[in-house]
Amino acid sequence: MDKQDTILIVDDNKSVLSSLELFLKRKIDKVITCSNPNQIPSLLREERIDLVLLDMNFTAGINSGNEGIFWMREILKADPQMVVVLITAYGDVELAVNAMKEGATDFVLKPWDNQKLLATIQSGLALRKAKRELKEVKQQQLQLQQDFSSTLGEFLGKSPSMEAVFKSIQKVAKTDASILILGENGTGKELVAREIHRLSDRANKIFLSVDLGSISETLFESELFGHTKGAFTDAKEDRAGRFQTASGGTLFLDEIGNLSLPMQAKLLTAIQNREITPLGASKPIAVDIRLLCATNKNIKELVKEGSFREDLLYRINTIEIDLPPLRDRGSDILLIAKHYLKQFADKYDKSKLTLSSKAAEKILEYKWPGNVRELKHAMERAVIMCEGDCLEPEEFFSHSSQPKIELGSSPLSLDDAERILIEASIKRHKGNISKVAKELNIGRQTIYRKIEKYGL
Ligand SMILES: Nc1ncnc2c1ncn2[C@@H]1O[C@H](COP(=O)(O)OP(=O)(O)OP(=O)(O)O)[C@@H](O)[C@H]1O
Repeated sequence: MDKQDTILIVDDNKSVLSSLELFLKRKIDKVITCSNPNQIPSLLREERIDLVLLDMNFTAGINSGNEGIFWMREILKADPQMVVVLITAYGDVELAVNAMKEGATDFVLKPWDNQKLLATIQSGLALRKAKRELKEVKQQQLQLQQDFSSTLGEFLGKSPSMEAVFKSIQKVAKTDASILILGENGTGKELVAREIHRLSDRANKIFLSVDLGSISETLFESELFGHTKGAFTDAKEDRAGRFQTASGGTLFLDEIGNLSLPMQAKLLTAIQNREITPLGASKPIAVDIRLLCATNKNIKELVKEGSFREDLLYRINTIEIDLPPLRDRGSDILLIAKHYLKQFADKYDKSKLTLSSKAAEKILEYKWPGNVRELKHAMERAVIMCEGDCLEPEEFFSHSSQPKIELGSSPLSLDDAERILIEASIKRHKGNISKVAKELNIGRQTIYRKIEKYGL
């Protein structure tokens, strides 16, 4: 059910209070009045108030405005997200402006104009709604993230190169330094980012992962920095961008090497100033984020070519963590393979499954171009397909010999058509999965699943 808007009006002048109530009762769902500010704390506890319309001066004869400021601070202490609109006499404008610096949302001058007052209250209520939604989204994200972390499982590796990675993570986690994580597709870059966040002082705050490779040029600003209602045709209401949602926590920008130069310029401004301006907004908003970025590209090469800004690179790579490809991790390959064998054997009720020594040999020899992601999917597929108690090499390495089918030859199943489209797109984009995902308008993870399914 939609929540009703509730406002609280606090003024010790009873005639002001009743005329405000009379007018606003017809326009707002619920209006509560109070002439004694000492009741504010209990009203805030008992009612679900969205906005407080607060008089600046309470005690007759004293016009310092300090009473209003005092109560405004108390309200914001009890609920930092509360929208407080001050109601004040002409002479108090400077005071009201100072109060706004302390957290009041707006002020209205006495004698007030009913329509202006209503407009102020309505935009205050819209702000309250946006603040509440943002808080809810953050809570949901936190919950999802906790659920995700508990299912994420272990980050495995005993090889010297992975030991060095774990050591770097330990060293940098507690700092707020920007980290650039480098490595081929599927080497575990997101896992590194999540691990840094988990070990950081922001662990109880949000971790927000953004796949920059799948955000189009036109949506880039509104996705990252948000927009106000009406900023463009489809902007039906205010929306917070990823930077604002991640504020207080960690923002992980994946595939940063795929950004165009104009997008890089916009990102640089946000990172440099630690503030963003939503599309259509007039004022910037400060954001407090720990920035982690990742790419599978050779970013220094991109800088040399002129397709990645050097100043942006310096902002994001205070520290670099380089993940080695799986093929260079020696016996880690088997360690990870056995880990996933057990995990999927349990999942699919085949707990007796073992790995034959031939299969282990082949797994060690193979180059795993899709790295850990490919190995993990290969184990899952093998566990599902295996009919005996022992996994043999055929279960891993025979699936890619699917017959070649071309569009136009018949008959053609939906799966065949899908496979041909994905294969062609991968070729067209020279293996850049983000571009494939964008072109076919499906998520990157789905593309990876299809690649596995069709053995591409
Ligand atoms: N060392 C590891 N131990 C166990 N599982 C791992 C390890 N590294 C990666 N994985 C698993 O492999 C999969 C891919 O990892 P992840 O998404 O972190 O890679 P990535 O480098 O960010 O990929 P991409 O470049 O495509 O964004 C995940 O399911 C992850 O849990």
